[in-house]
Amino acid sequence: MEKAVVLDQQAIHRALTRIAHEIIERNKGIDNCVLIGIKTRGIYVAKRLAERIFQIEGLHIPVGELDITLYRDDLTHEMKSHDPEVRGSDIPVDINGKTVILADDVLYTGRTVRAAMDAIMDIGRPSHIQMAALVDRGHRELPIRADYIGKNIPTAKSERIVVTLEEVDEFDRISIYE
Ligand SMILES: O=P(O)(O)OC[C@H]1O[C@H](OP(=O)(O)OP(=O)(O)O)[C@H](O)[C@@H]1O
Ligand SMILES: O=c1cc[nH]c(=O)[nH]1
Repeated sequence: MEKAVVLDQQAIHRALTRIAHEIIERNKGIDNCVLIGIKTRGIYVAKRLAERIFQIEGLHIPVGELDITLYRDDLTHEMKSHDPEVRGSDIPVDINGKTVILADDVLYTGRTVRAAMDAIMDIGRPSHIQMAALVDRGHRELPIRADYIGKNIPTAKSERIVVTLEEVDEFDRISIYE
């Protein structure tokens, strides 16, 4: 059951614009940076951040994709979220020596980000890896944190954050379900 809408379209827009500014500020520009979105909705978070950065700085930041899922489709959702693996990647540039900025919609246990970092390390040796999440709902199971957060939303473990984005779901909204 939907308990509350936590970010509407305008709030999502504002959060992404703020994160774009923070990325530029933290990295003193975006010269050495690559944005990599984590499937599914993280890809659109990354693309939107790249658009905002272009609007702010007039510069193109390369955008790549990681497809993180579980190879064994017979596992339940509960088990799936506990051992994600990388199925595919599309990284358009050499990431050696670069600052890789991972982007996802929700940061929860941190296991997806762990799998993403493993995949990145297999591909090359970035100088830094940073993380941008539209929502941080807490309950980390690994020592992982986001550098850029759209909104911290304290949750119970039994709740679920549902992110809908126009590109996939036809409208922008972030809700909490119980
Ligand atoms: O920090 P974690 O516990 O790993 O959870 C976060 C991940 O969970 C969600 O993906 P989901 O498995 O729902 O797939 P989807 O993005 O394709 O909907 C979300 O998009 C993050 O990628
Ligand atoms: O609440 C959650 C947890 C993981 N991934 C989501 O998209 N929502």
